[in-house]
Amino acid sequence: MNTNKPCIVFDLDGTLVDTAPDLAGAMNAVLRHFGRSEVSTDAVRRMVGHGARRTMAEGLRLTGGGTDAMLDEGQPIFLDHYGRNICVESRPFDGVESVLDRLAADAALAVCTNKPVALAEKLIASLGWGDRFAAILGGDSLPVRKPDAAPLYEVIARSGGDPARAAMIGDSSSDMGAARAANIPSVLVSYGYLDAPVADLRADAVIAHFAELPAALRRAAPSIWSTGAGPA
Ligand SMILES: O=C(O)COP(=O)(O)O
Ligand SMILES: [Mg+2]
Repeated sequence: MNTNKPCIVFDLDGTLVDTAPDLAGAMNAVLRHFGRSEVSTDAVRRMVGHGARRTMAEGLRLTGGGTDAMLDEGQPIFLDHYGRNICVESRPFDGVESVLDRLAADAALAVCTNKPVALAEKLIASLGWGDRFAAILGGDSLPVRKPDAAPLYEVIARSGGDPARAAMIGDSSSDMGAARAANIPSVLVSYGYLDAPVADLRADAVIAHFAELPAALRRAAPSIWSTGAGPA
C-alpha cells in the first residue's frame, strides 16, 4: 500500500527526545555495579546514537576501560534500569510536538532508531505519542542498523512510503550515513548528540531548532512533495 504521501523518517534520541538524563541513569547503574565512578548527563550525550552496547562501552572506557565480558554482564543491568525509568526526565526537544502536528497533515511520519524497538515503543507510548507514527523501527528490528540503509528502506516500506519521496531527520553520523547510503535527503539537528563536527556529517540541511524543520525540508527535499511547495 502506498500512501501517496512523502515519508519523513525521524531518529529518536537526540532528535525528537532529550533522552540523555534517563540514559545516564542506566549508564550509572552499570558503572556502580562495576564499582566505577559515575558519569555526567553531558558526557552521556556524546555516547548515544549507536545502540545501548556502544553507549555502555564508551562509559566503561571513560572510567577505566571495559571488556566484552563486562559489556555482556552490564547489558541486562542497563536495559532493565532503563526500561523501568525510560521517561522520568526524558522530554521532547522544544518545538517538536507542534512541528510533528503540522507535518502530519502532509506526510507519513516514521521513527528509525538504534534503540531496541521495545524500548523505543515504550518511550513513544510514555510520551503519549502512540498514534503519531506510521511505523517504528529499532536497532534490533533487522540484522543491520543505521548507518546501514536497510532499516531506512524498511521503515519507509512499513509506512506505505516510497524512498524516492522520503527524508531522514537525525543528529548523528549513523543517521546521516544511513540517509546517504539510501540516497535520501537528510536534515541534521545541530542541538542533538552530535558525534562528529557538523561539516563532517554532510547533511543536506542543518537546523539549530526543530521549528526550522518545515523550511529545511522545503529546501533540502523539494522533490518529495507532490505540489513542489513543501509542507506549510
Ligand atoms: O543509541 C541509541 O540507543 C539510540 O540512538 P538513536 O535513537 O539516536 O538512534
Ligand atoms: Mg540520535
